[in-house]
Amino acid sequence: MASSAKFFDPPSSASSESDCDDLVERNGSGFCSEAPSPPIASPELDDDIKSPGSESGLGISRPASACSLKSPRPRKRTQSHSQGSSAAKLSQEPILRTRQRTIYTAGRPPWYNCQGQQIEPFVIGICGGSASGKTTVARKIIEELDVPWVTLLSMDSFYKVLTAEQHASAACNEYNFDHPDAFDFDLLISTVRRLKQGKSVDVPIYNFMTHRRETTTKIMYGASIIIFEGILAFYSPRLLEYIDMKIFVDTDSDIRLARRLRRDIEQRGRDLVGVLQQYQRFVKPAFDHYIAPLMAHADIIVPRGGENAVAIELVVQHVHSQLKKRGVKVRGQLAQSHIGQPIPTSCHILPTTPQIQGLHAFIRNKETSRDEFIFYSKRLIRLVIEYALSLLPFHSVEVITPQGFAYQGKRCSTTKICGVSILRAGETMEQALAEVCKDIRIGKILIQTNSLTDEPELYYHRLPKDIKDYFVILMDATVATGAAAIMAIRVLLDFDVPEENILLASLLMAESGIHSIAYAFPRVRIVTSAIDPEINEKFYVLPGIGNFGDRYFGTEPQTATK
Ligand SMILES: Nc1ncnc2c1ncn2[C@@H]1O[C@H](COP(=O)(O)OP(=O)(O)O)[C@@H](O)[C@H]1O
Ligand SMILES: Nc1ccn([C@@H]2O[C@H](COP(=O)(O)O)[C@@H](O)[C@H]2O)c(=O)n1
Repeated sequence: MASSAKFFDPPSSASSESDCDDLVERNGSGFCSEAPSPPIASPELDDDIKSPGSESGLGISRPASACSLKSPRPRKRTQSHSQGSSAAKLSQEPILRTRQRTIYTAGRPPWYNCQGQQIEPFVIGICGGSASGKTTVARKIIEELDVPWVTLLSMDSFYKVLTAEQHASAACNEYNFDHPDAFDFDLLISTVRRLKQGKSVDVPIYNFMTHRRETTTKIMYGASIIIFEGILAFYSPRLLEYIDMKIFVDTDSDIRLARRLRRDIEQRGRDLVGVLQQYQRFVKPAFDHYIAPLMAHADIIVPRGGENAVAIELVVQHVHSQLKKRGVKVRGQLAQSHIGQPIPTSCHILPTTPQIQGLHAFIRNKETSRDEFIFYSKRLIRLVIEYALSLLPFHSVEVITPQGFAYQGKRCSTTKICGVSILRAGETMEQALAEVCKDIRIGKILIQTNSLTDEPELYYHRLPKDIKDYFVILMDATVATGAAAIMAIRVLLDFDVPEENILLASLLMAESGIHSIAYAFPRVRIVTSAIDPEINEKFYVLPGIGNFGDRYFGTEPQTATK
């Protein structure tokens, strides 16, 4: 882990064990939420799931829900927070704030290709002395980039947990927070690795006043660009492997000391003598010995930090060109692929009985009134959900009937079943699932099509924190190209749900959508009551059902001809 030659090794106050276990301190809520925010600065974890059939769990009334979310881009980012650090002060203005949540209004375009495989985020590392302006440079880059999916991760979040003795030293400025041993590099590296893989991470929140991690953590998920900053950002060779662009902020030591004095006294609860003492004893020697040599790793050295507009513009131009290279067009390709192939074995179709055909005749008929549409849809949804549940693992049980006879039956082998609806149409299936699975947990994923690009965009997701331990019934009323379903499955995989534990349930699916999903995720099981052969140039299923959500929620445009 060490870097360059050591002529003098400033003493460490830390033990070298990893403190991974401390990460189990979590937000008390059973749910994580977040917005795709930019990241996702995850909105607060709050109330439990809404009961199915009620208003959207987003707290937005149904008819307006989907479209009302489209509006100007926010400057929202996910950040790893350190209390008292300037990272915490980055802009937090949400565009749309409901009673309890923040919803980001810029959707995240696909971050994977047609095979469902991740396109790696671009990682920018910012290294430099304490108070050199690392956070300020990061913030300026974020502002200039003006793309919503940027995560700012601070090394401060990975300070080790101190023993009582170390706390006593820290209280009298005698603990060396500038030595590499002060950081939990194992946790830091695994966090950056997961972010680079597009996975969700739980990041500690550090408090500079108490020298402790807060009891809550911050979920970060969904970034096309990750900015990672810290005094020893380039210290670990393992970490360097994940960094695509290395920036060193080079600010004069007098200026750094002046800024640090002011910041630590104003924001970190320190006094003048203590800051100077800590600086002399630890900060300066560590800079000279560990941090300054790391400049050799830098691709770009930014003199003076945040005020260096030219350097920041150069960085931004490069990142924009990288993003352009990584951009993907998914839906168009999905619509064209796999035509004429046999239905994959992962797809399970309800038997085509007269009863099912009868229900389809009602809901596909354009003359069917809304009341009847809801009534017959609910009946069909119930059958699809029951069928999906029949694919879960079961084991044999024997029970004794009231007549005293033994009966050999089956019992579902798992009680950990979670429903996740793709908003808005998938929400119509929640009630049926809740009726057959008592106390089931329900998550939500809001995906909308960008009308300019025709690509699906992720706007919001709210999933149980431990969703990786569940069988997930993913619900959407209809599937055309499969673009939204693939995005939703990608989100579940990013939250570590095993692919074989995902069951996609839908009333009606286009053949090409089934192929695309099965090709990208062969272990996801698909359940539907009917398969339609075609999709048109607008990506509607043919013969189809119309816009299921509009018909169910009564939001059809008067001139609709779908
Ligand atoms: N160019 C600048 N001019 C004046 N103050 C600055 C400048 N850049 C940063 N600061 C202030 O210096 C302190 C440290 O800056 P910050 O960007 O948080 O540094 P770092 O992340 O390297 O510790 C903050 O209080 C910040 O407001
Ligand atoms: N409990 C702590 C932890 C760290 N420090 C100092 O913070 C500096 C790193 O943060 P920057 O925002 O300045 O990069 C580092 O130099 C530590 O000395 C602290 O004082 N107390």
